[in-house]
Amino acid sequence: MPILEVEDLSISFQQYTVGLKQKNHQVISSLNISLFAGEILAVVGASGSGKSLLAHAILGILPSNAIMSGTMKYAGEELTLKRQISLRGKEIALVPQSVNYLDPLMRVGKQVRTSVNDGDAVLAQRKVFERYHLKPDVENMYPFQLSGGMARRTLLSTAMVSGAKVIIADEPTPGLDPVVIDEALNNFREFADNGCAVMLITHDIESALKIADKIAVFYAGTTVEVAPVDNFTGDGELLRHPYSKALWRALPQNDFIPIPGSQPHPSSLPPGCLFAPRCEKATPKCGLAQPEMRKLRDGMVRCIHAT
Ligand SMILES: Nc1ncnc2c1ncn2[C@@H]1O[C@H](COP(=O)(O)OP(=O)(O)OP(=O)(O)O)[C@@H](O)[C@H]1O
Ligand code: NI
Repeated sequence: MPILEVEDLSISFQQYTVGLKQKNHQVISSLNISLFAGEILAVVGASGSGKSLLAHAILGILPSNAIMSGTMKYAGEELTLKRQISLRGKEIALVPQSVNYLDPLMRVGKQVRTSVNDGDAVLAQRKVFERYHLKPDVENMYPFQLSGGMARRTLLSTAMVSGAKVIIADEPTPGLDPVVIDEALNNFREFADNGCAVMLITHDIESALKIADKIAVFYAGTTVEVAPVDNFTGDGELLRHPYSKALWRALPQNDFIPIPGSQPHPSSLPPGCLFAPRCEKATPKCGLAQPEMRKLRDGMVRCIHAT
């Protein structure tokens, strides 16, 4: 049984346009994703593909104007708003994408200590600061006194001391030096190896490949593929979805060929398969309905042509 399960999640926003007309922006469409204990699932995809919104939906911190449908389960039980509030920061911890999540009026040492749920909070905070090379005097600083990298290490510390069983890390490493990135990634690996689970949202496919077990590829608000990490090899011949293959080939160490076209805007999603307008394999049938996510070999794909 997955520790965390998202089924048929859709999220939209009502936007007002000229003349107070309302327009629906579909930002997540029938998304399914499962996270298992002991596993790191990396979530990759272009900017605006809905990665952070997925994280916020799981934590129950979507903006109030978001319209959400679908179900989420944690440890087999439905993740209601009440459960989200009681589990947040205790069983499920978020490393947020923005350093603005730090409380500007609280010393950072204290912020990290309030996240400790078990044992000596001061000791836990000092140990984790040492691990992330934050000097002892940093605990008395306020967020505005920190560099971007220090603020990010504080956010990582907050999740790491929480004792959570699931960490959702939303772009946890930009701006960090390579040594700290490796340490943070190794910590995630250790954390998963101890029976916990990590959802690592990242643009950095290379780092994800080093530590993740599976990679979920996002496109325009949904998963197009979930593949074991070792499928990302060669020319991408083991990958299932044309977008995953294209993303893989576009990496600098591969062919470095960008994919023509761009991801559709949430206000104007194409009918049927969301990738069809950019896909070499598209046939008229692709425009009829969004393909279901289906099992293919040891992964999942949302494409009628994938073999
Ligand atoms: N409060 C909001 N109101 C309207 N649209 C929103 C809101 N928050 C996010 N969106 C839209 O939802 C889409 C998904 O955003 P999200 O932040 O999840 O993307 P992302 O994959 O995390 O991108 P990035 O890699 O840049 O962090 C984007 O098109 C964004 O503009
Ligand atoms: Ni994001």
